[in-house]
Amino acid sequence: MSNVIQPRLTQVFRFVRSSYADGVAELVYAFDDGEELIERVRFPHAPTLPATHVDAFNAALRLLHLIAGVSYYKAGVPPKIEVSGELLDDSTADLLDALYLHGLAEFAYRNGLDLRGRIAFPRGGHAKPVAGKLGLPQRTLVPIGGGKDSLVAVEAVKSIAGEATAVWIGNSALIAACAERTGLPTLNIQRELAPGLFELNRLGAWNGHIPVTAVNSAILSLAAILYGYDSIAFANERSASVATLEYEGQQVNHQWSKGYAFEQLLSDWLHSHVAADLDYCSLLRPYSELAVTRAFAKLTPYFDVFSSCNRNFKLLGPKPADRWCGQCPKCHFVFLALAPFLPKPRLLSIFGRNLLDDESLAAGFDALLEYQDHKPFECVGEGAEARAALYALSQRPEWQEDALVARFRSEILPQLDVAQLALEPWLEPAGEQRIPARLLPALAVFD
Ligand SMILES: CC(=O)N[C@H]1[C@@H](OP(=O)(O)OP(=O)(O)OC[C@H]2O[C@@H](n3ccc(=O)[nH]c3=O)[C@H](O)[C@@H]2O)O[C@H](CO)[C@@H](O)[C@@H]1O[C@H](C)C(=O)N[C@@H](C)C(=O)N[C@@H](CCC(=O)O)C(=O)O
Ligand SMILES: Nc1ncnc2c1ncn2[C@@H]1O[C@H](COP(=O)(O)OP(=O)(O)OP(=O)(O)O)[C@@H](O)[C@H]1O
Repeated sequence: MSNVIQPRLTQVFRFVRSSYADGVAELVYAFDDGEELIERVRFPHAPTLPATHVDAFNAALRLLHLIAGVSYYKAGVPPKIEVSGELLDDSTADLLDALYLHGLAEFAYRNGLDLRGRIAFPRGGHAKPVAGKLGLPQRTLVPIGGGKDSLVAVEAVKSIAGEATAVWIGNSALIAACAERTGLPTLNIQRELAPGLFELNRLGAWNGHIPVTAVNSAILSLAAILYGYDSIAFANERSASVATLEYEGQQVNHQWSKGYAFEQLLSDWLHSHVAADLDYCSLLRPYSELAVTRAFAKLTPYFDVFSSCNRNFKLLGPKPADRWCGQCPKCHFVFLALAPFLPKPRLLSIFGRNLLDDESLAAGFDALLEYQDHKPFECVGEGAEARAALYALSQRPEWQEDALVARFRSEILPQLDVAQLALEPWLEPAGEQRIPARLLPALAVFD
């Protein structure tokens, strides 16, 4: 780097510019007068954009620039944010202030930072006229994450013969195999983080979790306009809206950009700023993790390709030797949440071992139950649904003798109210959702 900076000592984070040409979006950022950080997103076989779609595309590109900046902003968290000398309209600034504050809440908590009052996107700009309809084709982008949730969403859309494409961002071979297995047309978008970020990390930048679903959502909004789709159907369950923990009056949710608050902000913003007929939603929003695992338990053709273990999805460093590392909270939770709905031998063949018969994993399962610990910083269900799943297993002869189930019965269960441990209420849909009318019949897969 020519202008070497100490990221934690910087004063201004700058959104320098964004551009798009020949299928490549360039998103440029800088701290103070430091070197430019350039992220690139590559859209394969990108068609030429009709003139009628250019304004919508530019609005979506601008939002992607603003949202993807979160990876870089977090490296320094300087006191000032500048957007190429511009002022944002209030709804854009509201969306970004909320995303950076709540999406970085885990990052802030774990680094001992308080971002309240620090994040303020420049506001006061005039809003453009509300976007009209573009006449987008009635087809759906279904993002694939390699795990169970998106495969349930795929099968839901297939069940109503909806036209859909399985889309994923990045170069995971595991996700590619899942996408192929869906039998849908596929689309793989590449994303390259600015190499300068890793240099800043070496120089002692702040580091930690970022709201990656928001970044993926913004990339797919751009893709929807570029390739012509009227809907983007994520697979974010109801449980994703529940905070991981509360600290000094602030909710800290590892999965904030998978939650309903973000879904509402983004879907409203896309309707008003990009296209009135572009719907962004989560198809699984009314359902708990347990309702989703019950639906997934019927999808046997995916059992030998899927994995929910996030260690598979690292950009850098080694991947686990097995699809399921067996050590992380995601492996523990998915094992537990599938167990009530699958024959035991089937479950053990997916994971290659019995995680509930391994005493060394007691602390990991305790955290899932919110017993003597808070929920892990991972994409796992609510403590109460983990308790309901383990209670159900503790009543079944084939599971009762396993070390952690037996420990639950003898040590934890006596401290719980059995009336709160039923599995059935978790299988019912509840709460708000924003699923477009034409996709609602797809939810029959949960019946
Ligand atoms: C795969 C994973 O879990 N990564 C998290 C991990 O990063 P690590 O250093 O172990 O490896 P890399 O993922 O290769 O990251 C290298 C560096 O790059 C930074 N970075 C990466 C992606 C990005 O979009 N922006 C970035 O700045 C990263 O900070 C590393 O320095 O630990 C990191 C620190 O806690 C996490 O930031 C990494 O998380 C990734 C962004 C990621 O993709 N995670 C998803 C698996 C994930 O957590 N999904 C959540 C969704 C939450 C949401 O609100 O969207 C979930 O499933 O609950
Ligand atoms: N690389 C990716 N590209 C596109 N979408 C992704 C990617 N990773 C995750 N997603 C999407 O983000 C949402 C949340 O991801 P999440 O990891 O919870 O889902 P999943 O991988 O389908 O299931 P699981 O909870 O079993 O891991 C899902 O809709 C998923 O498809």
